[in-house]
Amino acid sequence: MADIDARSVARFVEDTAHAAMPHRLYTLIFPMDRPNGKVLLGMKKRGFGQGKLNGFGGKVEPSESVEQGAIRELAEESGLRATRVENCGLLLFYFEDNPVAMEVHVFMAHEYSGKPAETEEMRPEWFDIDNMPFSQMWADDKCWWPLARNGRSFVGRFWFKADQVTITRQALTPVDSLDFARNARNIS
Ligand SMILES: CNc1ncnc2c1ncn2[C@@H]1O[C@H](COP(=O)(O)OP(=O)(O)OP(=O)(O)O)[C@@H](O)[C@H]1O
Repeated sequence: MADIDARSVARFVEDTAHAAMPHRLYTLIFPMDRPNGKVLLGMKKRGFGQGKLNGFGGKVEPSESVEQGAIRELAEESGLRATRVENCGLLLFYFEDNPVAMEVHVFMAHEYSGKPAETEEMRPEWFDIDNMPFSQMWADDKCWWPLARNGRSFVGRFWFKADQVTITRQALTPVDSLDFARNARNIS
């Protein structure tokens, strides 16, 4: 399975047992409009998380860094071309029925060009950063969004039931730096 990564950075923040799990790398990126207090979310129209509002993102390709992957997914799913992005978080998700951990690298896009456009995968819409539609988002989002919104970096770990709704355990820590995560990359 080429897209399961041996160079996951999760081992920096996990205990030995979890670090031994295979990890699949993902990105999640939020275009920010700080002057107007807005963030662009997308209604996921298909696939994993269908029917939920979320940032943009997806699987990291073997040939790219996580930052390149975030920029590519944003362009593919929203039409925006990001020119300044910031890595703001690392999220690890463990689902009780899945032996593969999800390692999600979270970014904010501070500068970008183009206008948001609906794509086959996402319907973009601006939301108030202080009035997020958490009831329509993944259950973990309301836990870490306040840190992201305030410009804090974070590492979060969430254990989900197979229903993809219930969180049975969580650990969320603000961190000074995510430099250790910069070189995360899939191997081909
Ligand atoms: C469990 N709690 C969660 N909380 C917040 N965000 C979550 C999430 N779980 C997954 N996500 C995000 O959902 C996208 C899935 O990506 P996904 O559609 O599977 O990837 P990709 O676009 O490559 O799909 P295709 O293979 O082309 O269909 C990706 O941004 C990933 O970070």
